[in-house]
Amino acid sequence: MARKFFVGGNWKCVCQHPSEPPSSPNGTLDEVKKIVSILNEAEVPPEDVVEVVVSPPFVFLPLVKSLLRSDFSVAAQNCWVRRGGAFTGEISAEMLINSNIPWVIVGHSERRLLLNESNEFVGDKVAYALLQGLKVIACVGETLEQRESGSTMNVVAAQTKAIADRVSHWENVVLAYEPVWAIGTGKVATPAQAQEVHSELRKWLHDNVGPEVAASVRIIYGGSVNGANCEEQAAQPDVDGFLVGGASLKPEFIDIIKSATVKKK
Ligand SMILES: O=C(CO)COP(=O)(O)O
Repeated sequence: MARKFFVGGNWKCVCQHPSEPPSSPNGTLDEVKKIVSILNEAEVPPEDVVEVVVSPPFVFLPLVKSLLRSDFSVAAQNCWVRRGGAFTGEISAEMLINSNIPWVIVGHSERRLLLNESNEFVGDKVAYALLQGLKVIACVGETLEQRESGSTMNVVAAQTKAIADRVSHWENVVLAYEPVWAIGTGKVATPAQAQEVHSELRKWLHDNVGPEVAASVRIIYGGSVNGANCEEQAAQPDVDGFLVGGASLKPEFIDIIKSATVKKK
């Protein structure tokens, strides 16, 4: 079964279009509207070739959802780990579902490292979000230190295991391999490095979850993806798309979406 190419745009906590002169520290409604209108006008491959999901900060989610073209979808950047309640500052999976937000990013390294989210916590969150009916972009990836000590596969396998231990249906999971050393650094993993981890992850899924899940789960790459390097990455057999940070706020995001057609060649 062919895996549909997936391109996610993670706007993080920055929403200013880089072509604009610096104004507010972290983006304004006007800038968000401008980014959406650029996306809306872009010519991209059809929905059966590429799935596009953008992930603005929470406060902009309803606006982006209401303005965005119907062939693109939206994701939250996080949700609470369990049922909502007295958890100041958190947004629950139920609230996202109730607001018709279909996707959520879980386990991004910025949350794992800066907010101390453990593998188990991330696994719990993936499981709860899926149970509520959300589709999940689950992130895994090693630090530079872990790569240099040769433990890349151990790290990403442990992160994936914590998810696999808690999840029995994978149809609504996209796995994002995001090496921490490549995020926001301009240091992109080589296509061979990305392919190596993706194929090892698929093998891990094959051996520990099952052959059907291994064959059907999309494993996307994230870490300094841009308009110039996306085609070569997309050509790798186990790279099923991208999770894009910085470049998702630039016009080159359209080129990244178009790299889906590399799979068709
Ligand atoms: O963290 C990322 C996407 O989630 C990647 O960020 P950059 O594309 O800015 O390196």
